[in-house]
Amino acid sequence: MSNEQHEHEVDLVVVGLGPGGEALATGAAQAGLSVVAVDKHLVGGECPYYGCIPSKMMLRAAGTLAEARRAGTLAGDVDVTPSWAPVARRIREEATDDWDDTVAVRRLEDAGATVHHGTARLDGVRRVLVELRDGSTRAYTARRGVVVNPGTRPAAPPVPGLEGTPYWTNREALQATEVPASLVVLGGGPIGCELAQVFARFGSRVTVLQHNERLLPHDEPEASAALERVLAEEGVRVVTGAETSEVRWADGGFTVMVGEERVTGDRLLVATGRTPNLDGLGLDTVGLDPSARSVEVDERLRAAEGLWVVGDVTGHGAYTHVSMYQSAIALRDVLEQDGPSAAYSAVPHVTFTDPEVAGVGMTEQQARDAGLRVRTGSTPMESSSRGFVHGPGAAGLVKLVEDADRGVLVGATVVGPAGGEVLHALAVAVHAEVPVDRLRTMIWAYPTFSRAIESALADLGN
Ligand SMILES: Cc1cc2nc3c(=O)[nH]c(=O)nc-3n(C[C@H](O)[C@H](O)[C@H](O)COP(=O)(O)OP(=O)(O)OC[C@H]3O[C@@H](n4cnc5c(N)ncnc54)[C@H](O)[C@@H]3O)c2cc1C
Ligand SMILES: NC(=O)c1ccc[n+]([C@@H]2O[C@H](COP(=O)([O-])OP(=O)(O)OC[C@H]3O[C@@H](n4cnc5c(N)ncnc54)[C@H](O)[C@@H]3O)[C@@H](O)[C@H]2O)c1
Repeated sequence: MSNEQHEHEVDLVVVGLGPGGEALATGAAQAGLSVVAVDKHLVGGECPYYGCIPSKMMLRAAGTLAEARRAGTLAGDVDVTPSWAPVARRIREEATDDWDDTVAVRRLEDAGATVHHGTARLDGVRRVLVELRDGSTRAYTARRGVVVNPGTRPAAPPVPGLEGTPYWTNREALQATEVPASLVVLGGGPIGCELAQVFARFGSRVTVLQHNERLLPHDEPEASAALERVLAEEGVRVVTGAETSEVRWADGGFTVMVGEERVTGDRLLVATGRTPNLDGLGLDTVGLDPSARSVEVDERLRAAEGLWVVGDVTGHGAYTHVSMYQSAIALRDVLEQDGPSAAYSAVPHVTFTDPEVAGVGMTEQQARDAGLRVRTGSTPMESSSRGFVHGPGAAGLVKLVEDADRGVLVGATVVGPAGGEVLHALAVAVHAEVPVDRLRTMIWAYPTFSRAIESALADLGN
């Protein structure tokens, strides 16, 4: 008997259980739908096991070391002897259960869903084939439809010699049980910057090779420059505009050729972007292009008849909060409930380096490219009262982007201690289109980092 004769009919199939897929499957099951939820690896996706949570645990530990090292200036002598063991232990035991999703599976089952570990692919409208780990295949027909949340995987750049070497991606880096004596980081995006700072603060000699002319190129140039200065002060070597021509792996070490220079490291972390997990998903069977970089979705996350798509592959920001936001909207649509549709004018993001680099809405360049009449205002964080009090570690800035015709902020950047927290006042302003004149009448508590926003508002248009 062919395995594909195991035909089942349910209300909803959720393929890929990243943060959005897991939340949606849970909500749909709790609402009484019969739900089959499928993930080929771990329920919860990249964020809890190889992304946000373990990387933020590393950054928390690295930040503690940095603060201890600042004691010399602020509070007397502290001897700092970094140890990676508590970091690796916290990640293994507290964050990931040793990369075991039993608890997450049980939580989803308790909500009422049927959970499969297996690889799923679309097989026409409202049809899914699931290849289970035991090799058998189940065919599902989903009366309401199918939700797809497949996420991304690390992309490897086509650098000669790289393939086949034991380089790290975020997955290996976040499972590291020791700190390499030296590390080359290929890529100066959020992953490269966060992990470069972590390993450097734990004693690794780190070189970041960034292809772009600056770190974090999606952020304001002033933010990139501020972060680059801090990393340099901490001993991280940052090479921007780096053209890597070859990677060699020999005698337990890497050599990366950048022009005529040989950059060496015990480990090589490749953090040069992501590849969407859209291949092999059967998108062609529902009339969609499987080779596209992202799946186009409407404001209710519909991609085709009986198909919703959420998360990184929609191209609206590869962040957990976007996946969760979309998931709530798609769930309402699945349940045929009304509610606000998706809008992306105030998507916040935070790179959790120290200083944190946080942004919302448009950068100045994006606003200009959109044809807006732009006014900007900015202020250095270290010249705010709180920055002055804070002393070492206060480097940063606030930058505002105003649509001068409408008198509202369309974008903002905060770089500084707790920059991601400070950003949220500005995220409210961008989201709710609070008039700049009204923001100027606010009282900002003294001496908070947020109060630097008042100075940036005063600078608008000057
Ligand atoms: C190192 C790192 C740090 C990060 N830090 C942050 C941060 O601080 N804040 C933040 O907001 N974001 C962060 N991100 C991004 C964040 O992890 C993702 O945006 C988030 O996981 C949402 O992704 P997603 O919902 O698209 O799916 P994912 O989390 O990628 O999950 C997709 C799931 O689908 C499964 N799957 C794929 N194809 C199939 C298939 N055919 N059949 C069955 N299952 C399938 C996969 O196994 C996976 O479990 C970080 C990412 C990385 C790598
Ligand atoms: N704190 C956060 O929210 C957070 C943290 C980590 C990751 N993420 C998400 O994960 C996504 C992936 O992160 P990422 O840093 O891998 O990707 P990214 O695409 O943002 O950055 C990759 C960088 O690598 C550079 N690059 C590309 N090819 C290169 C090469 N051959 N040599 C050297 N540099 C090269 C690019 O110039 C780019 O700036 C991010 O876009 C972000 O959405 C978020």
